[in-house]
Amino acid sequence: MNVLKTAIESVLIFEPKLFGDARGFFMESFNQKIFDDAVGGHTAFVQDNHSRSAKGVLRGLHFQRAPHAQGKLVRCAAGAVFDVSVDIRRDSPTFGQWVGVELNAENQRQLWIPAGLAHGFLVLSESADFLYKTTDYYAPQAEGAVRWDDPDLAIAWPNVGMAPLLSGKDAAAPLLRDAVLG
Ligand SMILES: Cc1cn([C@H]2C[C@H](O)[C@@H](COP(=O)(O)OP(=O)(O)O[C@H]3O[C@@H](C)C(=O)[C@@H](O)[C@H]3O)O2)c(=O)[nH]c1=O
Repeated sequence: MNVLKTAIESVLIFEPKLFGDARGFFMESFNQKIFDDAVGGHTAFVQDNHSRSAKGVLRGLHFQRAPHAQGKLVRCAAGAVFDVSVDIRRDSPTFGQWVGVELNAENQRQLWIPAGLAHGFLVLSESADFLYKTTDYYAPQAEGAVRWDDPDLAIAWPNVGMAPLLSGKDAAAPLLRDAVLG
């Protein structure tokens, strides 16, 4: 497993080792010891999620407020997505900065998004199966969202030749300054 740092401290890219042979490939998609060593301490996950989306779907930018904030280890098992993490921690030196990385079935890359950051992704392939582990349970009463196209964030979403397909919740999401500072 190769671990890469990003522009936001504590947001990490994991590149699992794929063992290919005539049958296909094998990889360890999660190893608790390797993960804990990489993030610097034991991290327990309590929920696994799986969503499937069509091309052009954009889910995000989502977060759960404390004390229900979720760390997320995300990957794209089939297809390809542009995955984004945004630092919305008001006291962070990288507040308002974002990291974007393509996760896909070929590279099987994963992104670690610590609790307190917002997360979203745009589907690049005809369909994408998105799997992730979370460090706390789903708490709808604590859910927050930030607009995908917040001009203060200026996230460089790839052009997939269509307007993003958003849920009603995401289409109505506030700007970061209203979501977090307001
Ligand atoms: C996230 C989630 C949703 N649900 C339900 C609520 C709803 O009826 C249905 C769809 O929920 P949503 O529209 O919120 O799903 P989605 O838009 O995929 O939400 C996810 O987006 C990505 C970007 C994230 O970062 C995740 O944390 C999560 O917020 O699934 C659960 O039961 N458990 C969960 O953990």
